[in-house]
Amino acid sequence: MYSREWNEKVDVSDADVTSLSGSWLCEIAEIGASNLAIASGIQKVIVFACRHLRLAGFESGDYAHVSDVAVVVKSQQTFRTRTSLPIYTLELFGHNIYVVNSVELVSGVDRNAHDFSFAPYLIQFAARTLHPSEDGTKKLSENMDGKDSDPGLRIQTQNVMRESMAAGSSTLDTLSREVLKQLCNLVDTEVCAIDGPVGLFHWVRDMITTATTNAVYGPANPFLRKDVADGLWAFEKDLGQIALGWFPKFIAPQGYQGRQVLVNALVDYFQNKSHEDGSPLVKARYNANKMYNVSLEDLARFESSLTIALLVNTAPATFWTLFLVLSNPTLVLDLRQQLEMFIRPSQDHSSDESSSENHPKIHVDMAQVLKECPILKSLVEEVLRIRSANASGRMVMRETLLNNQYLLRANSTVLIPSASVHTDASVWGATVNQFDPSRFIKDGGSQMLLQPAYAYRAFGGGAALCPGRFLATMEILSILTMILLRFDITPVDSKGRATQWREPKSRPHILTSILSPAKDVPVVIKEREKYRGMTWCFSLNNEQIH
Ligand code: HEM
Repeated sequence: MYSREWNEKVDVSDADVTSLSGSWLCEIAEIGASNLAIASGIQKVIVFACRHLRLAGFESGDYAHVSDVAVVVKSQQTFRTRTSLPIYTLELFGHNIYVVNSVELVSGVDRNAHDFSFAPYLIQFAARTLHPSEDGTKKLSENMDGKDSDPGLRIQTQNVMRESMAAGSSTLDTLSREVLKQLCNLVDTEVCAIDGPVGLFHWVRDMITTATTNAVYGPANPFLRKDVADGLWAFEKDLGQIALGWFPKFIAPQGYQGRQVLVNALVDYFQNKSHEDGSPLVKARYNANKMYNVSLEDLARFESSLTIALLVNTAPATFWTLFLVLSNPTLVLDLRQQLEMFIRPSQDHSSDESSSENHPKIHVDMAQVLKECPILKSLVEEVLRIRSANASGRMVMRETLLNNQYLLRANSTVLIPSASVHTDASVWGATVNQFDPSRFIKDGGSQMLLQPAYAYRAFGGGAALCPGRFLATMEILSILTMILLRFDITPVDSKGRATQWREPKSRPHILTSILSPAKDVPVVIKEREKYRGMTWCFSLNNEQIH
């Protein structure tokens, strides 16, 4: 075995700023140009006049955490192409950030959750964005290495999340059915009533917010209040600035205020014991917090992280899925043909007598669609492959030799940018840069090379792999199916006239994995002529939803 101190530095100052649009691609260049300086210790830097960091929401004079600044490497696909290094070091004022590109090294990080830990990230995220009490942060930080017999609040909550959201679990089934039911109701009551242009992203985002939170929080869902739902999205928008921890009240007033509205509403929710009528997920999380005597205020703050996790990636992921499908007429035609094979006359005549209109009822079994229509799941996986902009962050807990080759220093940061792994032609084949909806169908005929699971990073990996991936995928697929079967959606210009689909740029965001569009896409939504006047029922796992 050979080992060596590995500290290869890459000159980042020549990254091609001009050819990189909109997102986070180019900021490395600016960091390389030393527009930052140390403000306090090695962990914090002060941002001077840095054009690209300003684009990302930082202002000149802001304090930024090194790991925040490092997130600028999130979408550094062009940079990887230039360097084609399996791993490289960005040295920021004495703090090493190891950016991992090669799939073999990614697997090495994933397999060693002990030395490359997600826990410090999670705690830092909670402390700086949710702002719990000192006692709350202390409770979260217990059992850092996971070796104590008592798991502690953080690990207990993670266990509860994994159990509640596990594939095939009764709790996930219950939640999925409830989400589908809520989506069906919203489509019937609100989407069918839409008259005139709407913004595709905001429309999808609102629908997902209402359906998901109704399913999770039950009849007393706090997000039915407009100020609470708006507060959540204002908080999400300003998360990056709030995470700086530098007078968030003044540098991010809307997000700061939004968080307060959100936390207050959740305090009321738990104080009124409304969670007792909520989903198994919310009850299990509540019990985990109670087990560790978490105060009501901290409980509400921790809970607001669930609402962030539930919505902030699923909403843009659904938007991009719809956008990429609807803007491709051949794909729409093909998918509709496949989906229509699952339409059956409904056996349920229960509402016929009471219904004044007596509409014909048709039924779609979503469980059957998901099982027998592999293109749909493959399509969503492909959307996430090409849109994913996360950089899984891990802290190096002790000096560690990665894959018996690279010596990584203790207290350094490891970042795995998904964009990098997702654009590696040696993994994905010659079509790596194409959007290929059938890429993930087994024997789907695409030229995909056999890729190891480590190469797919849309939901992260290793011990921190996203527990919400099954729910999110089901939600995106259900919305896509309902929309394709029931509606024609066409883009319009600002005067409401038909126009071409134009792909919007993404809005940079320091924490979300799937970026939202910077500008919305105005569309008109019309019920398809073919099915006008029909009543639709969707079911999941043999249970009729509607
Ligand atoms: C398309 C939708 C989603 C995407 C793209 C996504 C992506 C991710 C990513 C990239 C991570 C970090 C993993 C890592 O660092 O290796 C993560 C973690 C996480 N996600 Fe998701 N996510 C989505 C939906 C959801 C949903 C619906 C939930 C709801 C419960 C959720 C809950 C979480 C949680 C709790 C974690 C932290 C895991 C831990 O503590 O170990 N996510 N997600």
